[in-house]
Amino acid sequence: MNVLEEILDGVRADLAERQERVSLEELKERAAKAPSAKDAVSALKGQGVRVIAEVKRRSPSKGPLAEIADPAGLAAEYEAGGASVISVLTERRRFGGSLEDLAAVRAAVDLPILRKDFIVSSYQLWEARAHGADMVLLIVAALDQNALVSLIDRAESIGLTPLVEVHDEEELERALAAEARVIGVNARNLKTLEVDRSTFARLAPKIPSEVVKIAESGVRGPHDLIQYANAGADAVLVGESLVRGRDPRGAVADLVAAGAHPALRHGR
Ligand SMILES: O=P(O)(O)OC[C@@H](O)[C@@H](O)c1c[nH]c2ccccc12
Repeated sequence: MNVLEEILDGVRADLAERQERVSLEELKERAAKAPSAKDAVSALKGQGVRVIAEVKRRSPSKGPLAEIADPAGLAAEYEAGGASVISVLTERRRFGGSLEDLAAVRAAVDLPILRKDFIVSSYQLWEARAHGADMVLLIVAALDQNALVSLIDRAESIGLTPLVEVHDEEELERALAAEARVIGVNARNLKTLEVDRSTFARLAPKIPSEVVKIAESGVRGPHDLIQYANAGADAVLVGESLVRGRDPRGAVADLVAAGAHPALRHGR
């Protein structure tokens, strides 16, 4: 079993428990009362490279990253630093996240929020909306094509913007065939956990210009953001380097400032 398959086994077991506790009807009622979904696409595309800042406690590749006793406070720092979207990892076993984290962050910020998890069922889309998410991650490597297409459709029908994650050419073709409007290129291969920062530059030219392009993982600071910007990224998704530093607001502000520099856009 590769790492992704191991993670998915745990995700399915946790999901089955939640499905026993909370009915789909209940989730739908809660979703109807949630603030209506925000437009994540317009938050991510425009002048300058946008920053998606992630609330991430630990990861299978790095182990514990940061305790994050107050995820809402961290998200508020990210917002004050100029982030465009907040990503909240809700996977419990490997990443130490929860839906409670998502709800707490929703109550603390006005920005669009991405539920970052391993989504395999439309139940999880309703959970995302019920806890205030505006966007959901859909990982191509975790889904067969039918499931990918139906989860994209279902997400959109309940107001969620799907961020469709790929890490090679074959997955990109599947994302495009499924008509993804927002595509994330993960530098980390979820089957081996290896990071290759050149993946984005290799795949980006194959993505149509109207699709929002997000470079995910491995951003250590402004230098990496500039590399991704020059390769055509509309936004970068950053976790580890923000949660590990002492000044998350300042770290986001430095990234946003680097991404706003017009010289960057030269030659695109
Ligand atoms: O911590 P990093 O290297 O800055 O990466 C953030 C984000 O890209 C990463 O958490 C991520 C990208 N795709 C995922 C899918 C599942 C879990 C996590 C991820």
